[in-house]
Amino acid sequence: MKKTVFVIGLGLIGGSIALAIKRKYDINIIGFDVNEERVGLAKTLQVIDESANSIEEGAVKANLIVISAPVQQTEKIIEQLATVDLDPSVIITDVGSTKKQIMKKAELLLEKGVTFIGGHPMAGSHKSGVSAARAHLFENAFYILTPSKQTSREKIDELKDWLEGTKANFLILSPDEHDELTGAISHFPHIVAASLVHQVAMIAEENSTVSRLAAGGFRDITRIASSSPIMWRDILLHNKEILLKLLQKWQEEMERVKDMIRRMDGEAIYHYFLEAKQFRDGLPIRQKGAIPAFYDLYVDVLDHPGSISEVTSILAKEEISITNIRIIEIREDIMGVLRLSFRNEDDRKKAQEVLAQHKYETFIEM
Ligand SMILES: NC(=O)C1=CN([C@@H]2O[C@H](COP(=O)(O)OP(=O)(O)OC[C@H]3O[C@@H](n4cnc5c(N)ncnc54)[C@H](O)[C@@H]3O)[C@@H](O)[C@H]2O)C=CC1
Ligand SMILES: O=C(O)C(=O)Cc1ccc(O)cc1
Repeated sequence: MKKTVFVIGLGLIGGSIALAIKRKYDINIIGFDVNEERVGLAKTLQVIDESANSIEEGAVKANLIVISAPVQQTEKIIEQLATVDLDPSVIITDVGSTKKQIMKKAELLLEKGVTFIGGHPMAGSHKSGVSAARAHLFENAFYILTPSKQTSREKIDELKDWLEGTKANFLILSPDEHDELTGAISHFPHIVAASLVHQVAMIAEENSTVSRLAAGGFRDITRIASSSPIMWRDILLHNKEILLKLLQKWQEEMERVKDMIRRMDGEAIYHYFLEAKQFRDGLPIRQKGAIPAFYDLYVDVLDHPGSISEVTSILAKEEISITNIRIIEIREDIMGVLRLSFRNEDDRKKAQEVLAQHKYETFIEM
């Protein structure tokens, strides 16, 4: 008999996990979402095979339960699951961006001998909803697991087997360590991105030209500010203490920068940027992080008619798909730069090879 996976919350991440599990296993996927439209869409897109009318109805049939709702809702769902008479061998996991409060709530299940293993696939996008779900979303990304001390190695391995189709790299952390690290590299940058947008929005009230100027690089560095406000509200409320500490440190750091500028201390400003550059240049570029890298490739193109279509047709012939394309700079008679984005590292590598065969110079970093 086919095994059953029950996915609660049929959005970007729940949908992507369902598709990734289907890559490896011939299983029955039951879906549940408070939003009925999303259930219908998930069925139409064949992300799920059937729907459940309630959490209990899906949970009693499941061998694996994946909770993929915003983290405050995840807590409520855990409370509901704790009242259900589940199969004793079931594994329950979640995908929430915070882990400490969720693992605390999961004690309700653990006390009853039900296996709950916290999970966080560290890749995603600013898009929401099942229509953006992709089986390959988590390829090469870190997938953090936060098992409780009482969870056996066998159960952790069983969950990793279920999730093998994600092609992610599993990493076990304690919930505290998880929230501290993701606070710094994911949650806090979201606050900064949103604040940069607010700053420009305020200027735009006085001078609307700023919005037109903000179309290029500014859009890139603030992309994550377009993410779901519900999801990020919940994350900030869950990771309160860590984020308040980071905000305090950041404010002190900004005071230091203000002081350097006020004092016109060129040497200090130079070192501020140099040290940031050195650390950033040393970060791994091949791995997907929480804020995923785009697999970008920069191509020098001459400014003559047809140069862009030549590049795209070379790639099309090799069946390499481009997910985004942007002209960085083309002025009369000078070299322009095309920024091509790819789905993954392999596509980027292939593109680099074929373009080199056609004598195009390419760069991974500008
Ligand atoms: N978006 C991202 O890039 C990433 C998100 N996460 C985490 O994944 C979780 C889900 O995020 P997304 O899929 O992006 O959001 P989403 O907005 O695409 O999907 C969430 C779904 O959960 C449903 N939902 C809300 N409350 C529910 C409840 N009580 N019962 C059943 N369904 C409910 C919503 O109707 C929605 O369809 C969040 O906890 C988030 O922190 C983790 C990694 C990356
Ligand atoms: O859109 C982006 O780049 C993200 O930041 C994706 C993301 C969002 C939440 C997570 O917990 C992990 C990754």
